[in-house]
Amino acid sequence: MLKVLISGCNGHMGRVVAQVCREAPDVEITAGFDLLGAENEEFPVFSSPAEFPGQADVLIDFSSPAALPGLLEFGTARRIPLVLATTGYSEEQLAAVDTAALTVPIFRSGNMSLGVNVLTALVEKAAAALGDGFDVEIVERHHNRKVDAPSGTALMLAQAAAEGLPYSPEYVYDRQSVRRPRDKREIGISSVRGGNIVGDHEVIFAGRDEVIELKHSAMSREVFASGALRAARFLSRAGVPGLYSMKDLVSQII
Ligand SMILES: NC(=O)C1=CN([C@@H]2O[C@H](COP(=O)(O)OP(=O)(O)OC[C@H]3O[C@@H](n4cnc5c(N)ncnc54)[C@H](OP(=O)(O)O)[C@@H]3O)[C@@H](O)[C@H]2O)C=CC1
Ligand SMILES: O=C(O)C1=N[C@H](C(=O)O)C[C@H](O)C1
Repeated sequence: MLKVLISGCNGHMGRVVAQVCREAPDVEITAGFDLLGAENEEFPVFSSPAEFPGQADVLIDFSSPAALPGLLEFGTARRIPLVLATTGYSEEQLAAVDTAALTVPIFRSGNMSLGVNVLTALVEKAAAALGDGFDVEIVERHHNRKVDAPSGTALMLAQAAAEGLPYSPEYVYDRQSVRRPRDKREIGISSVRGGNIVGDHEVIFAGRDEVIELKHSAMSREVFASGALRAARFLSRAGVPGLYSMKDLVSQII
């Protein structure tokens, strides 16, 4: 049995992760963490990882960047691998994740769905094939509760395009403040927030007289939760410290 801890277990994603774990015959939920720790009929919920007295095989986190220091301390001290799916980390927090990954296996991705990770590979290929003849723009759409912008996925897609392009691009988030024609070396990133949109990402390659659009739409949160559980199984098998991403997982699947 894979013994899983769920961080952010009372949230929208945490609840779907618990459901996906419940349906998996090889998985057992050991405990949950959330700001409001509470007894839950199925597993104990602690208000911080430090309060958890037991052991587990892996932790899956969909919560908030504010939870990161406690999770890294917990993972490194107890040698529990971490699947970090939360988005909106600062540069300093990303550096702290890199450091912790020297001690414990960590899997981090701004999007745990298989589809977006295939899209990421396609974007890199398209950018390399189209070169500097096409302008790259990214549009992401999410529900009205989302705190961070741009989305973690939009940043992943921008990075994938940058890896394919023959130049080092500058990301432009706010065209209102840019009073000049579009520079060739820009990647524009636009965010839309509304209703209960689960998550849409569109990468537009606009050239002279032709436009290519690559798009992914998530229809439910299950795609992220299932991907996170797949990452958790991968991490528990990996055994050695390191920073892993969907690239490592997708390369095993496709
Ligand atoms: N990588 C991926 O594939 C995906 C990533 N995400 C990311 O996951 C995160 C959570 O999303 P979502 O479930 O929609 O958000 P929710 O707000 O619904 O859930 C977050 C949960 O985490 C709790 N929480 C907040 N701060 C802390 C903390 N410091 N310690 C422990 N728990 C905390 C919240 O408690 P309270 O409500 O009391 O504040 C809440 O229960 C976001 O960063 C989102 O971008 C989402 C979907 C897919
Ligand atoms: O907050 C969300 O909901 C989502 N966040 C992730 C992101 O920031 O890209 C992934 C997904 O699109 C849903």
